[in-house]
Amino acid sequence: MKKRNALIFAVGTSVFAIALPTLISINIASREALIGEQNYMLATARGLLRSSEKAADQVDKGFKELRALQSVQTCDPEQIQVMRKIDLASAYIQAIGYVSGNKLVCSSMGKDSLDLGPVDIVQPSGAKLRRNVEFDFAKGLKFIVIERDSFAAVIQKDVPLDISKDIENISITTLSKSNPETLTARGFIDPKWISALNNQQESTFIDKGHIIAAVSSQRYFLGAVVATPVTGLASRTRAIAWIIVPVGILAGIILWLSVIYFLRGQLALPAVIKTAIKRREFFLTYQPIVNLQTGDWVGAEALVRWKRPDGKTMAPDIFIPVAEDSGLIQLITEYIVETLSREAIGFFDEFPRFHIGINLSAADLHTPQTVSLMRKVAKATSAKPGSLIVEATERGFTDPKLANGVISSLRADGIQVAIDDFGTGYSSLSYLENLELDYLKIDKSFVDTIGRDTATSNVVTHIIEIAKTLDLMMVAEGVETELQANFLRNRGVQYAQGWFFAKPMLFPELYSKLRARAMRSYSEA
Ligand SMILES: Nc1nc2c(ncn2[C@@H]2O[C@@H]3COP(=O)(O)O[C@H]4[C@@H](O)[C@H](n5cnc6c(=O)[nH]c(N)nc65)O[C@@H]4COP(=O)(O)O[C@H]3[C@H]2O)c(=O)[nH]1
Repeated sequence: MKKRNALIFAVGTSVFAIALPTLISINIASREALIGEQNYMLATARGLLRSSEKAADQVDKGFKELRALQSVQTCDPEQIQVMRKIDLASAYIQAIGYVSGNKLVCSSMGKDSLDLGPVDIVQPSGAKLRRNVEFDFAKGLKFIVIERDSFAAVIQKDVPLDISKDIENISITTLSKSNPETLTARGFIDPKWISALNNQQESTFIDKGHIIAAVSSQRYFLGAVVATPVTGLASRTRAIAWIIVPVGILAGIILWLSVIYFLRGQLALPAVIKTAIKRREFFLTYQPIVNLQTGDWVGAEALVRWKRPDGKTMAPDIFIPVAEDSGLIQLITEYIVETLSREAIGFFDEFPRFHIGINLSAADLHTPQTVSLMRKVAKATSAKPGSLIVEATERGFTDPKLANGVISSLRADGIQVAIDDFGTGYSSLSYLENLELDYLKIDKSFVDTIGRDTATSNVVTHIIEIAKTLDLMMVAEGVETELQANFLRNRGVQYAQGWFFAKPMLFPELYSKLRARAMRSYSEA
């Protein structure tokens, strides 16, 4: 990575790394606050409904006890005595008595007749409700009267709301679901919110700047709705943000420091590569290439390896691009060619039909120095025509004029040319037609799709067709299974390399294995 790009990248990622987690954490904080507020409202509504259901339970129980007194005359002392007991035992019932028309004829308060006024709501269960009854003996207070089978219970309107009397800033209501009318209420409640209970047992939503929770009873025709202004959310968000935002910022800083650490490594890498060249930390491995028809080893690809002084190895996929970007790749190519010249002195005299492939980068293809370098290695290894192959990726041909000059000279010297990682760049048929090539290497990423049902499974077949059209020999890379090998062989691919056949190995191992194979075929002949 170039220094300027790295700096732009560092500044960009720093801003991004701090801002993004901060924004995300603010977003999380406000979402958490909303969820928290909705849960709180729901809990309040449930509590309110529970208290209304308790009142309804006590009324039901009282009515049952009165109905059970069948032998007793209406309003006789024994019945009034039972009414008093029910009244005393209940925290919700203010009075319970006998009704005739709109009058409470007698009750737990005695034999005085009390006027109840007309019925407001008749529930499907048969219960009749009066919502705002006033009595002379309790001026200023309003009561709900529940009537069933000629008995009536009087409940003070605010009693079910008591559970939430300490909660500020919340509007609450209990209601009759059968005919959505408010039974008890405190604060602002939009009657439309009550209809949210239509079919659901519970619901939370936001409307008119309020967070609303509505719950419905399973046992009675009762419901409860509570609402609070959304403005209360800001303080809850702030409280959560105090916890979450610092965590987000910390995560951002850690991310940012990791990016800086990575970049420092990247920026320092060219200097380390230079030192590694001087200290001769690079070495070569050779991966055999097999003839798919005969199984013979026909060649090998030289692959560079870097063993760091700490014993760790670094993959070429990491340091080769850095060497290319920092102008060090030619030093590495030189190093590789020298290593091969040293390791394989006179090699092709012994194995004249074998070939060795060397990877070249774009910069190598753009300088005539590469030609003299290759002549040196050809001489040292006693190369015959076709013994050495240079492998270049599509990026190597971005300046075709320069590259073609070097390629023509190499081919004139009997060195063949392979296009590597074919299909991963921007190659087009017309561009390939204008290059002097001998081999096309099918990239591992396409070989991997063989036998799999992926979007790119057909690409390998198209690449094979292109190679045949251009009359190029093919080498499939990264063959790992028999299925892949059979597929490629059946479609006319001549050569392959991959772990299915052999992994990259050091030169002495390659040499001894080649000798053993030669001996075997000599003795079989
Ligand atoms: N998973 C798997 N991998 C397999 C299999 N068969 C071969 N490979 C790996 O596939 C890569 C093939 O090399 P490449 O396509 O030329 O790709 C090479 C080449 O582009 C570059 N490179 C390696 N050595 C040199 C070099 O000396 N000079 C230059 N300029 N580039 C090199 O680095 C790339 C990566 O090289 P490596 O890490 O050695 O990785 C090698 C090889 O070890 C297999 O069956 N399974």
